[in-house]
Amino acid sequence: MGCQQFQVRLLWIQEVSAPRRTEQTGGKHCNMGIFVCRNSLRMLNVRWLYHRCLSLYNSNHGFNEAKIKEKLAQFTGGSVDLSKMDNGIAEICINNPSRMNAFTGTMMIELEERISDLENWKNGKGLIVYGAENTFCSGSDLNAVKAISNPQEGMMMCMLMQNTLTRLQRLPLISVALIQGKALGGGAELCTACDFRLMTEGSEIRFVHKQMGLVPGWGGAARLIHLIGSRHALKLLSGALRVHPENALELGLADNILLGTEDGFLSEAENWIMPYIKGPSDVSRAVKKVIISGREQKLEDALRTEKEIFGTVWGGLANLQALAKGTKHK
Ligand SMILES: CC[C@@H](C(=O)O)C(=O)SCCNC(=O)CCNC(=O)[C@H](O)C(C)(C)COP(=O)(O)OP(=O)(O)OC[C@H]1O[C@@H](n2cnc3c(N)ncnc32)[C@H](O)[C@@H]1OP(=O)(O)O
Repeated sequence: MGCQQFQVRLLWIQEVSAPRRTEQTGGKHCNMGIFVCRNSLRMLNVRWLYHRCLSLYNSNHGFNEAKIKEKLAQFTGGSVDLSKMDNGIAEICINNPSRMNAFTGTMMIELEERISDLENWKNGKGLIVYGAENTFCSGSDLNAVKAISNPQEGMMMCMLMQNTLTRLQRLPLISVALIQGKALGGGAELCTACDFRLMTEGSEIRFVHKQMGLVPGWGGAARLIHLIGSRHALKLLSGALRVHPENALELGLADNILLGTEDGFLSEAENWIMPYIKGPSDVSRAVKKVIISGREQKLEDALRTEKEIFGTVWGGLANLQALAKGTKHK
């Protein structure tokens, strides 16, 4: 079939690891050409999912990543710090405490770089996102917001952050937002891009956008609806309501309230995530991938993706060891 180059669409570049090979560090082994014609896509057993180099937004959508990063680089301050541990858990710290961990322009750039790093961390199983000095994040740095308040640059920033938070959500790591203090505006949107939310007593999630004459722009509205349903999402957005831990639990927005231990909340969050990331990284990552595809694809496509992911672990080391041990699930 003659193929014309059509618009590059989002497609699943299946990570192909040689049969039964343990996780490789380094680059992906893609088994799929990037440019295929739309017609042949229907023929191919292709899974439409986001791949790192084919973002949600690209030049076809008028998105010029280099240009918006150049503009955002003018707004400095703070940092987004990543640490990766031997137990497969990474931690991202939104670190700008003098401004309640608001995202400066350089921090938006750094967040994208940290997500890229995690996309290539083959041993990764879990991720905890938290804010420095006992508060989560108060959204965009208002100084930066004022400077890019023109529609063109605002939309570019929006597309950059949507790309980044979508990639965060699609990491094959189980992610937790550890919410202490305030998660406001873009900070509330950031926490919805994680799989789970743990809140400390007295903390608050609040979509303040309407009070700013805005609506969420980093994807927080779409994700919130998936998390708590459109009725509750509409209340939180239209009322800019404060969501405290107990209410968040009731809504299904939060998964647990942390009471604090002498080791601190970060250690408590690590203990919380541990049972979900137990075992080999390839199996843990395969579990997250089947959830992503089930959440984002039509049923038939999700079933086919599940089959493909099943094929990467069936007869794998962990599977054979469990069979040899005669694992019982008491
Ligand atoms: C898509 C959404 C996205 C966007 O549109 O780009 C946004 O997120 S817009 C921003 C949304 N966030 C806010 O509007 C939060 C504004 N801040 C506050 O409401 C309050 O600061 C607070 C977070 C509730 C904390 O209040 P409080 O405990 O009283 O502390 P201060 O107000 O004194 O704050 C300390 C210090 O931090 C500065 N700060 C706080 N938030 C931001 C921010 N988002 N951008 C820049 N600076 C921020 C605040 O100005 C104080 O600094 P100083 O005045 O220099 O001490």
